[in-house]
Amino acid sequence: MRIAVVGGGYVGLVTGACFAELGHTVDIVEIDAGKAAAINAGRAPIHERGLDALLAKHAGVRLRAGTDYGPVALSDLAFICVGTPPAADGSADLSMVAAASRSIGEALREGKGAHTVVVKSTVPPGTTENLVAPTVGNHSHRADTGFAMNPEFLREGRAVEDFLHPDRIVIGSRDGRSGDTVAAAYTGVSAPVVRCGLTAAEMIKYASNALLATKISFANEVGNVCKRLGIDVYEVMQGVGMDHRVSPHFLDAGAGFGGSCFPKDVAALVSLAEGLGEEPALLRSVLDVNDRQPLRMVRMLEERIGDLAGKRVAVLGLAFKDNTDDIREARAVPVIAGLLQRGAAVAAYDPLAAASMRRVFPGIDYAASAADALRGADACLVMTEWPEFSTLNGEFDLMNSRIVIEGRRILSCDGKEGICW
Ligand SMILES: NC(=O)c1ccc[n+]([C@@H]2O[C@H](COP(=O)([O-])OP(=O)(O)OC[C@H]3O[C@@H](n4cnc5c(N)ncnc54)[C@H](O)[C@@H]3O)[C@@H](O)[C@H]2O)c1
Ligand SMILES: O=c1ccn([C@@H]2O[C@H](COP(=O)(O)OP(=O)(O)O[C@H]3O[C@H](CO)[C@@H](O)[C@H](O)[C@H]3O)[C@@H](O)[C@H]2O)c(=O)[nH]1
Repeated sequence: MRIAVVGGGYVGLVTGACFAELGHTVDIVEIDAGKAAAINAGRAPIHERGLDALLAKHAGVRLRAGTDYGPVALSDLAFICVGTPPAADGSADLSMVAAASRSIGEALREGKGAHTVVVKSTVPPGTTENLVAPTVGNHSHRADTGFAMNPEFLREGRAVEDFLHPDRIVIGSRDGRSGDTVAAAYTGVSAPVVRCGLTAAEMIKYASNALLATKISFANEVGNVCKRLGIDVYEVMQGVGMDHRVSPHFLDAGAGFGGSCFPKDVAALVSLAEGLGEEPALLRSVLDVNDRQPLRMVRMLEERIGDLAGKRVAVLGLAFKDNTDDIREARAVPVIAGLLQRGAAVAAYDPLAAASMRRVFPGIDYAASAADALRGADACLVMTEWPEFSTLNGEFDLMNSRIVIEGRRILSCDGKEGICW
């Protein structure tokens, strides 16, 4: 098949590279010429395990990138993978989806044969039907284009693996042919396929993220109570998660959820519900709990060592999770801001994300290793579940005092004077 992917960011690039791996000819259309050039040169603009190998194999062979929408006219399927960031009121900003739809429509004027436009971006229910389809149609002047909605469930840091081995593939369509064409593109991926309408597919994505975020905030709220009672919430959630109706995943308490998806998508669902006259009390609380969680760590530290002014605090982990250099909504951001506000000196370390965080906090110390960050520190906060932190032990002896607050349960060292959920 010939596939066009519009937007070559986390989702678009992984989608394009994986479809090339499945044997398709893929053109990525990306407005950022620098990103397109990097992709063509086989250099991934993002850090994602397995992606470099796929680019080395397919870039310039079955995978090409450019700024021109021309390849859309030659494609069987065009996947929209542009961003849907939060607007000021929390709703999803669909301006990039609208712009991509206009450009796809214009490109399809030249197209021959059947085309299917597939929305992969996370969009509120109704967007494919009410925004994408009419915009494409108005600009293509064609009535024979099919539309589908195929939400993406990949996790950053494990994106290639998740794309090629998903739990399920959701395909929403309003005509059978479009859905069948999307399903055919996934030939070679072994996963159950859920076929449904366009709006249901859009809602499946929001509901999935909202439920996962709810599990985390639930674990955090229970964890906060457990802490007061001296109970280990990880032991509790292990017992809870053994019930197959619950599942053991996404019950890790700590600093809360970050990233480009959970905070934005829960906020968008809240905004959608409010717009429909509903009271999304549960979802609002999911965000509330999450906003408070990182600052609890700063307060715990104050309770433990008193005034933070002039104290040196090591922050281990800046990325929003392990195996990524992405710091969008990273829990380290409010924590570092809180520490600086209280006059602390911050020594930060992350295996991949220091360069990104330097743009947010240019004035703090960035250490070359965890040991360097810990040397001479009065306390340490662990903000990211990087596996390399799990083997730290003697490094904590470099601190003035071994006071460690774990925002992620990752350390395995003995005798730390640790505080964790
Ligand atoms: N990042 C994730 O883990 C993830 C997972 C599942 C779903 N999603 C959803 O997928 C969508 C994309 O997310 P992302 O993280 O890949 O975003 P991103 O910002 O990394 O990538 C979007 C890309 O689209 C490009 N772009 C914007 N407008 C364009 C246009 N008109 N034509 C061509 N290119 C254009 C941008 O330059 C950028 O490179 C969002 O809706 C997001 O919610 C993201
Ligand atoms: O038990 C847990 C699990 C995760 N987290 C945190 O939650 C955030 C998100 O983690 P994760 O879901 O692994 O990363 P994302 O890459 O943001 O992936 C989520 O968001 C994507 C974008 O929509 C979806 O495609 C994925 O299915 C969904 O897991 C991170 O800050 C984690 O530290 C916890 O605090 N506790």
